[in-house]
Amino acid sequence: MNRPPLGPLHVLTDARGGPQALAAVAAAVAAGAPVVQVRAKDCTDRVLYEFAGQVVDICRPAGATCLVNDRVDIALAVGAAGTHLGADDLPVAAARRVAGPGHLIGGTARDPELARRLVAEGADYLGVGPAYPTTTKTGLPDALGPARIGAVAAAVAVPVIAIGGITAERVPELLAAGAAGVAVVGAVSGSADPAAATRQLLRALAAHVR
Ligand SMILES: Cc1ncc(COP(=O)(O)OP(=O)(O)O)c(N)n1
Ligand SMILES: Cc1nc(C(=O)O)sc1CCOP(=O)(O)O
Ligand SMILES: [Mg+2]
Repeated sequence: MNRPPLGPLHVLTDARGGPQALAAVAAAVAAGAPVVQVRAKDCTDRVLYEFAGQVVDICRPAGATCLVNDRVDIALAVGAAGTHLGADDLPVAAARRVAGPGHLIGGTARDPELARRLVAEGADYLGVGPAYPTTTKTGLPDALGPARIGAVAAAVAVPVIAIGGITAERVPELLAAGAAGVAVVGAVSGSADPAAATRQLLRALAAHVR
């Protein structure tokens, strides 16, 4: 089974979607972002479907991997490579049954026990956070910090992607703790210069490859 590649930098879209979010994605992909996750909230299925299709169209020619947050149906409908699922979304095992073996599936885990369970269900990678305090999403537990991210990474054989409050300066300690990569919203999608922000994160990741 050949699943698409999973790079070390996941750029998540501004959850409001729209042309500005797309422009940031285009800049990030042009700057070399290997993975884009479509994360749009509070919109209709039709709007999400159209937005996700536009992100796939940006990613495909550049060879970037496109994932869709929350919705395996939308991911399959637009030909995205995978889906990221959290505690309120379709369970990983159910999404795997729907999407089949070639679809990348990520799950959100915050501790080693859940991490092992999600991998047993069929997750290809785990998003683990919040690594640090973040203002992008409310209702999250306290920040885990690099050590607790590392404990999750040590418990599983799949890549762990740290998320939450991540900047280029924080990349070294996360990789040193065992993360395989990072996922960001604000650092790229909220940046005045998403291309420069992407390059800075990629440099930090390349300098600290384990
Ligand atoms: C890489 C990555 N990790 C974690 C998340 C969070 O997903 P989820 O728990 O489903 O929360 P929402 O993103 O839906 O608010 C993620 N999206 N990506
Ligand atoms: C969407 C999301 N999920 C998180 C989790 O810990 O599960 S933290 C987060 C927000 C990440 O945004 P930023 O890079 O701007 O901090
Ligand atoms: Mg979700």
